[in-house]
Amino acid sequence: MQVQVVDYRASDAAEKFTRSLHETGFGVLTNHPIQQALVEGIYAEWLDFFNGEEKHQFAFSKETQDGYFSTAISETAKGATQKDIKEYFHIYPWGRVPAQLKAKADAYYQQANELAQELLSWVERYTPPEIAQHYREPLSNMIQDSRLTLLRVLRYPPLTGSEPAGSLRAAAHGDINLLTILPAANEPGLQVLGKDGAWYDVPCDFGTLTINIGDMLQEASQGYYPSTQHRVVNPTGEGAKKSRVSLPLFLHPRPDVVLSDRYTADSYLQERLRELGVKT
Ligand SMILES: O=C(O)CCC(=O)C(=O)O
Ligand SMILES: [Fe+2]
Repeated sequence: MQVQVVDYRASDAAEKFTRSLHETGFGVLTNHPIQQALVEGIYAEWLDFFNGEEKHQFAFSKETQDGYFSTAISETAKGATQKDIKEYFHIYPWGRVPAQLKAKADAYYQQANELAQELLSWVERYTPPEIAQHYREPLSNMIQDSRLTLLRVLRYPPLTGSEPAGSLRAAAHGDINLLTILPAANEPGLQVLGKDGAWYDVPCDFGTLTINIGDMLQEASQGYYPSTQHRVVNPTGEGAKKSRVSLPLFLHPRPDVVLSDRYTADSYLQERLRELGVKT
């Protein structure tokens, strides 16, 4: 699968990057502004948090979706039968975050959100007019004052060997939102589905930042920007004894944004959360 690796600072970066998003739903940036030391600091301090007991005081709210989702709660990907083997914490600027973890999380949220907004403006600029005419408002407007952009800290625990047959760290899924920004995780495992039906490893050296289109942008662009299925596979050998930590930022529109004749952002999100089993 030909996911373009694009130098964020090159003069033709926006055009090349959006072409890759159109062709594959994925793009990879090098020379990007996300600070490695900040991300590694977050991985280390959240691994401690997940290894401790304090997390149970932050049980997620079904209403607001912030807080801690245990492995027992963890979502079941749309169309999958087994729960994913993961636990995670949802961070919103207005939501709960353990005090000792807040400074770095806020700093990262701001950096990643700014970059996501810039990349969405690239997507907007390179949308062909016949597609853009169906956007109900400019893409950059859709995220103005949005309170729903979500930073998720994920921890995939070491495998015990007694996981249900067929369960994966993260079963194949498309993201719900407009655009996702994903720095390299501390361990490999992320794969993307090619048009040929084969799974391809996504590079996990820190120099690369992975961006993918979510279902809401696919819906708003009538499929011009595809939301590509991806998954996290279970490690074998020594890797199975290690935790994996990752840090996707999901760029979400305001709830009242009209995506298409079928959906507003809110009606779409609520439907998907019910399917994932994290909303009643
Ligand atoms: O952990 C990863 O690398 C990817 C996580 C992911 O795809 C998700 O949470 O939607
Ligand atoms: Fe995902």
